[in-house]
Amino acid sequence: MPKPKAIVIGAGIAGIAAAIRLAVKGYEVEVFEANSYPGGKLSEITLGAYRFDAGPSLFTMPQYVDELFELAGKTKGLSYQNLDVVCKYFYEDGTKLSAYADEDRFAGEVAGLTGEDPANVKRYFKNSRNIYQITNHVFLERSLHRLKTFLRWDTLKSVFRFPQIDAFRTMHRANKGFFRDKRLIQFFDRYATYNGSNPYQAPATLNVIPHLEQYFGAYFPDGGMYSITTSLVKLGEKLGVKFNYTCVVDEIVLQKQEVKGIRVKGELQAADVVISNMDVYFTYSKLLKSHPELQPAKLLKQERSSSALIFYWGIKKSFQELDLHNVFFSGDYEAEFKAIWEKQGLYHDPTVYINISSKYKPDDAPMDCENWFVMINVPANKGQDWDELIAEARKNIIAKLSRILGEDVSSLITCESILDPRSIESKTSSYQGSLYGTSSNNQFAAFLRQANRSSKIKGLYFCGGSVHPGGGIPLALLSAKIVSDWM
Ligand SMILES: Cc1cc2nc3c(=O)[nH]c(=O)nc-3n(C[C@H](O)[C@H](O)[C@H](O)COP(=O)(O)OP(=O)(O)OC[C@H]3O[C@@H](n4cnc5c(N)ncnc54)[C@H](O)[C@@H]3O)c2cc1C
Repeated sequence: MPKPKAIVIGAGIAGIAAAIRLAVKGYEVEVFEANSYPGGKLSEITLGAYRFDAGPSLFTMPQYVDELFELAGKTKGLSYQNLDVVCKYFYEDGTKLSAYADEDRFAGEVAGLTGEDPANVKRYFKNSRNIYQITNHVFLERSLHRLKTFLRWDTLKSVFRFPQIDAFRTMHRANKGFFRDKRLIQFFDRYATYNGSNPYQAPATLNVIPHLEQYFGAYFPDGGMYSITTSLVKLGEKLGVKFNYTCVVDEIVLQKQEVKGIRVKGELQAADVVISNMDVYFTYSKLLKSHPELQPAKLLKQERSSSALIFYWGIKKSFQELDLHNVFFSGDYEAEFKAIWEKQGLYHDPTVYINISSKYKPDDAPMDCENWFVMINVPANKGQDWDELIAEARKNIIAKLSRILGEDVSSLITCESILDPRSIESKTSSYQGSLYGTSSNNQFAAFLRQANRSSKIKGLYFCGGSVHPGGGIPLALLSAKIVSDWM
């Protein structure tokens, strides 16, 4: 019997993971990727002697990557190390806080700097763990759109505990209930940005995120973030997955309401099932444009997550006080989120995140130099004058970093490349350049995301950050798992 054929559209991290899982399940799998390289957002760039991870820089829940190697029967997978200090934080009032991975040490650091009772910090993490235990089976690891999910005892138990998850307060309000110190509230509010949301709107359910980082840990892959992509592509190839690059898929071909294959470079590629890893907005609006009757209008109108503006800078100096992950907080967080979400613009004093992979992978930069990935959160692309906004932001970021680090940062920049919402959109086909699909700014967001299987088109599945369970590497990997479990 010939193997059933699966086609995956897009070699983002979820597309690669879905391809691996289906190959293990016995499918013949072919991936069609528009770019000349795999990874989508999880890719890399080089500038002279500097290498940069282009998109994601924080690696959490590596078990979902390990699981793919285990499924394929491999004893050796991706190698990575656990971080003792997850991130260093710099506040406008001069406070410097090291977020230690160890809970007791972190609570001690916070108590020393802010006077906040360490017991409060522990109570906070306990609440975060509780939300995880309640939501994990329902919102993360399984489909919300399958009856089978709700017939399981662990799901039912979780559903009965829903009133405990604080879905009707905002994250910010809930954080204010835990802490008195403004710096600590700002610290925990920042977790909303892990899926491109606004802590002043997003439900307190998202206070689960600190648990994912604190309990499961933060990691650095020995070969840099891009090695997650390359190691999984290699694994897929070993399993017989065929990757086709520079192949823009133009259409998902249907007969009645059943998938027949895809059209790429004018030719039909037949398949029994098609898994789209392309942003769901463009899957419908481009690949299924000849079927307006099948478009989920409500879903396509949903608010998108925030985007990012990134400066990749080669820096001709090494900064002892900086680590792999560094955050320079805005002096007024609420005003910053108002500027992004209400005015769809930028704030003059943005929160600046710097990732320096050369701290852990010295060959990413020349000797005594560092590769700075400098990012601020920005609104999704709605046609703003980005050239003007970028020029202004660049000035403000350099002034802020120079002031806090006591160095003229502009004179240390030896090379530069920029990624903005427009280029994120064009390089990865992400609608409006959003990083994490739809936003999680209201308590119903999880229920409104595209399911991992089409209810209207037989044989069509969806994976990736724009569909259930959401954006970020761990959830994108889980979407592939849900797809494969469903088949
Ligand atoms: C700047 C930035 C920082 C981030 N930081 C983090 C972080 O620190 N930690 C974290 O976990 N996550 C982070 N994320 C989010 C994370 O990168 C994404 O959630 C995840 O990589 C999405 O993967 P995906 O599988 O949905 O596919 P994507 O990466 O969106 O890739 C989709 C792929 O489909 C291809 N494609 C699209 N249309 C077609 C077509 N018609 N034909 C063929 N191919 C097509 C695209 O070329 C692309 O390769 C960040 C993202 C960005 C951009």
